[in-house]
Amino acid sequence: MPAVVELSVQKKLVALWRVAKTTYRAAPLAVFVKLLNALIDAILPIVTAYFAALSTTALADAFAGKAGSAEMATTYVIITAAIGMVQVAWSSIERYIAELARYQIDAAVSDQLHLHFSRIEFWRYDDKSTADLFDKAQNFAYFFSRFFDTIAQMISSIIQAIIAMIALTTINVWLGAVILVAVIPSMWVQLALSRLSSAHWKKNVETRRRMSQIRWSSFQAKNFAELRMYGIVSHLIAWHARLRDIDKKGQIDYERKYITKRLGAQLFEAAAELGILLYIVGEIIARRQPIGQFVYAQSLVTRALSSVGSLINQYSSMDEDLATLFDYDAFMAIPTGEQGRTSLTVSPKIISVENVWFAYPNAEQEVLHDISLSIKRHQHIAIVGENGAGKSTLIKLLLGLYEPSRGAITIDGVDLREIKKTDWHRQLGVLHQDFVQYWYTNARDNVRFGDIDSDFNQARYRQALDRAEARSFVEKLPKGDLTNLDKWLEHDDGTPGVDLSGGQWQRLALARNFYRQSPIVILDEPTSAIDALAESRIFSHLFKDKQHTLIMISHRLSTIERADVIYMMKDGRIAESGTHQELVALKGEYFRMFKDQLR
Ligand SMILES: Nc1ncnc2c1ncn2[C@@H]1O[C@H](COP(=O)(O)OP(=O)(O)OP(=O)(O)O)[C@@H](O)[C@H]1O
Repeated sequence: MPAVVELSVQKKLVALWRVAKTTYRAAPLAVFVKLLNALIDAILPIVTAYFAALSTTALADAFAGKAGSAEMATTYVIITAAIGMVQVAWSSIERYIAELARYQIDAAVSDQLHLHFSRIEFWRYDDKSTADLFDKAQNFAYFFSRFFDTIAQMISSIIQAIIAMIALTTINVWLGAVILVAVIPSMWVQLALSRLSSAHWKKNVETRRRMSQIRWSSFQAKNFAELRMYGIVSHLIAWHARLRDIDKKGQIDYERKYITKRLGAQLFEAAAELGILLYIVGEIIARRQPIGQFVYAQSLVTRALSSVGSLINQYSSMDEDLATLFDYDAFMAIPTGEQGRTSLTVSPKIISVENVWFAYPNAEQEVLHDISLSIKRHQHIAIVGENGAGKSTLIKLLLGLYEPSRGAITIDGVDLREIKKTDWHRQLGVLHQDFVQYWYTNARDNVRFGDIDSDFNQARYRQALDRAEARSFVEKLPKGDLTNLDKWLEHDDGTPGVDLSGGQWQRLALARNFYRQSPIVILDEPTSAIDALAESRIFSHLFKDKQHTLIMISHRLSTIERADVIYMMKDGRIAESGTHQELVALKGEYFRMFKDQLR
């Protein structure tokens, strides 16, 4: 269950101030225009009502035959119309600027967010709480500009309410006070409802999360065939409906329980409005106020009541958003990764793993125990062992994604922690088991992304495709290597994209790695989905190439027979090491695994 954030009024005000500051940095003109708009929105309708009142009074005088009143009435009507036109002209300018501002704010906030995510320490990408925080912060960034709009509306409502009440006070000092008292019950009802619904929202975070997981991950065209074959569709629909009921019906129940209270509060407001209007009518009949004052007072009362009502609605609707603002802040406060200071410009002569122990953050048990090994330039080494032996973890440490709990990894004698990560990663070409599939683009991009900083090199590209055994299938795609790699992604001329098989994706990922031409190649199960003949050709090329240092994990022992050194890992330790022949002669763990695989 996630922690429930309860925000005090003070915290909310701080949060609002932060939103204003961030927005101002992203789009200063927009902030100015929004504030001006809030002011204009608040003042112009009241000024219009004022002139409408003067027109009415002048008209009544003209009707009674008072000299000069007809001219006055005409002048007031023209002024009222002119104000209306100014209002219309302003609203179309404001609309354009608001759109532009929304675009600028959203772009700036989400770019900042992604930039920050690309600078935090690597281990955090594997950390659930960081990933959760990133999701929430992304969510917030998505709604950021809408959020600022709400703040601007709140400012406008406050100004409207204040001006309307001051104007009422000029008619009679007590009228403003009557309005203030009249809105108290509505305020109470709305705030109580918003507290209840906010508590309900927080209580059901997991319910909503599961509901959206069912919707987005299961109710998809590509999954429906399997769901139907297992006969699981109606079960999932019913499950989704139950979760929806918990979430939505709860909210509706609160609304139902408050119907009478809300009605009571509205009747109270209506009674106050009626009281004020009767008072004005009495004053007009007694000739203490001009006839147009009725129009003016009615407009002021309506405005004061409605702006206080919308202010409360806006304030309570921001509860959830304000809570996510703190998540956004918490995410942006995650420190950026230590990069190390020592430069590395040439390919290293020796990588040494020296008595390395390692436990994952927040895990008690160590998964690597006293590992020592060294890898010389252009050497080919293989790491083998059962599932969970610690092979991929060792690779993660070699990449610098995690730091050893004890011991050190050194590059030509310099601790990896001291070396600039970007320099180190430039030396490496890594293919993970769960590599990235850039399915929203074509095969050429999937390979080219191996070295995006250099100009595209056709010869290098062809060679990479050949070595990864990918060329023939890529050439057969409907639009060759420019075919979209997702069947739902249509080309401009209507040609559909294509879905690739698991093995084809793996070949493209290998090609990306080869295209990089990095001095050190690290491959974690690179051919697990590739058929045996292609696999054998790929490995034969890999081991023939003596220009690269090669570090490879493979479960198929026949593929790594030609490695210079094989490290056999068991329970986080190196159990055996040597060449294939030496390990077979040893008749230990490696030999047993090899024999089993030959059967
Ligand atoms: N991110 C993680 N957080 C915590 N524990 C992890 C994490 N990744 C792996 N482990 C644990 O570390 C141990 C070693 O896992 P690792 O992935 O290194 O094994 P492996 O030898 O590569 O296995 P396989 O052959 O299945 O890929 C396992 O017990 C695993 O549960």
